[in-house]
Amino acid sequence: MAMAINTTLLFTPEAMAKVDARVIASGIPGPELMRAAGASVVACLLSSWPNVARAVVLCGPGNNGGDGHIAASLLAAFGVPVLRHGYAPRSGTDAAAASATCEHAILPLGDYRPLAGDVVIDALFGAGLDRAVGAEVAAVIGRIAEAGTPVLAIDLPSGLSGRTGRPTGPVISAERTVTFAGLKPGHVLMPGRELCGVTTLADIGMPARLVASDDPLWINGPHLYGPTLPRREAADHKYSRGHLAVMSGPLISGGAARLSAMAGLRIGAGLVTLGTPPGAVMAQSAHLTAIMQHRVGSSADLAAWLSDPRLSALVLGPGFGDLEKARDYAKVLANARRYLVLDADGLTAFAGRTGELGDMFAGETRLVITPHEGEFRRLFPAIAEDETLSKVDRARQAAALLNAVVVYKGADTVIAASDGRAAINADAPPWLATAGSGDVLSGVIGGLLAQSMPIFEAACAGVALHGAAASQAGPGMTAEDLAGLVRPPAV
Ligand SMILES: NC(=O)C1=CN([C@@H]2O[C@H](COP(=O)(O)OP(=O)(O)OC[C@H]3O[C@@H](n4cnc5c(N)ncnc54)[C@H](OP(=O)(O)O)[C@@H]3O)[C@@H](O)[C@H]2O)[C@@H](O)CC1
Ligand SMILES: [K+]
Repeated sequence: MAMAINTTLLFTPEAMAKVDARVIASGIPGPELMRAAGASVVACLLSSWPNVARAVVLCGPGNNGGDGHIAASLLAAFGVPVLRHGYAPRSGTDAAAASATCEHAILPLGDYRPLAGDVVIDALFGAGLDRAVGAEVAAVIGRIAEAGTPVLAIDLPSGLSGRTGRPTGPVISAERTVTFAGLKPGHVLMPGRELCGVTTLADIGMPARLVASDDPLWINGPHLYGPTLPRREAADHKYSRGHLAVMSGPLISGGAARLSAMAGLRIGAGLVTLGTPPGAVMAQSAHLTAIMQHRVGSSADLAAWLSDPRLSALVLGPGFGDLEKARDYAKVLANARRYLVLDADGLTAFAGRTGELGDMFAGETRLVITPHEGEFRRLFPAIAEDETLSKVDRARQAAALLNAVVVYKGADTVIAASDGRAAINADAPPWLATAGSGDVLSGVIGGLLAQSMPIFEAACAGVALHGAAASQAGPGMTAEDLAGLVRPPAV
């Protein structure tokens, strides 16, 4: 039977509990899964800390503790000095059976004092954590942090929500985390990703067909967008590869639109034109070669330009400046049924007016918005203030509200569609947080839309390819470097 890890879907703790139940119902007993989970923890510990002096298993009352008990008994069998501190399992449970396999007494949690050479196995709470940890757990978390004792977390660092990636209160900071069958949002959303340290996905013998979920939430990657990437054909000509327009700001802030336009050209749009206000045309001309210009000083100019049906996608907002004009232009674009990537000043223009924006873009989804944290808060204050919502929930609610694809940027960019599909991008390098990098992203997405990629897939691909270009650029990268390195993948 094919055993598996699922590397594309993300499983909320609720979705994973359903997987567990399905697997057990299929005839694989819970204790067998627990033994495999405990064994994978031991494998990680021994390969990462081969000189461990003491393995200290901190065990909680549930199945997370059960995995810890299995690890404790296996380590003892390997001759590793083992200590158990924590809570006894409830009698009659799988965790109680696991605990009985280990002869070391479970000492009170509060009695643990870290020593040099210790490695802590955090088996206090995993998927079942539903509130802040109590004072006794908080105190031991504090002592471990103070001593700098390395921690290997089972499933999730205790105190971290697997659903939101946020701590519920005091939280363990782990050097490594071993989780099972599939990642949870908490492993990739910030700050969870950092609190987990290096996360390993272990195969504990669940049949592949059962490691599934009906929640459309994925890690961002080619499995989502690969099949819809624009194909290169020998008979291609510039118009068949799409025409992207980027609306330029005034004289003083035209650079942002140029970055966006350059990225759109690099990602493969056949033509890219700046829609430039008359006062900035000369200045832009001095900087442009492959990118063309069209004078656009008013909504009427824009509407007339859009009579060219080949102009299929537009970017509005980077360095644009005039908020009232941004609203007017968005309306013209919506009426002309074009694809629009709305960014930066284009987003600020609709703070307090999201209802207006959603109404404009009703019907088939043609709007992508790319807010960073501050822009998201300005646009959706009620959603942003609701502490019960994860970043995925927030992006999904915003997408549904606007009938848009939302690219909620950050170290853990979330891409969400109004039909509930969502992806978390987990591998962008930290140096992507630089001035102008958002302008490049809007151009990449716009360039893919101009080439007729479906809108959610274009946003997912845009985020991934933008991150890949940044990884290639390395530390010290500027937005100019980034725009120069963006490339469509070979398909
Ligand atoms: N099922 C399977 O097949 C497999 C599961 N696996 C493992 O099981 C783990 C999930 O197990 P789980 O559901 O028992 O949850 P877990 O994280 O141990 O915590 C629940 C306990 O903690 C308690 N509690 C919660 N919050 C608390 C707080 N803040 N402060 C204090 N207490 C708190 C809660 O108590 P209660 O709320 O009932 O008072 C309950 O007793 C999963 O992470 C993985 O490691 C693997 O073996 C693979 C196979
Ligand atoms: K844990």
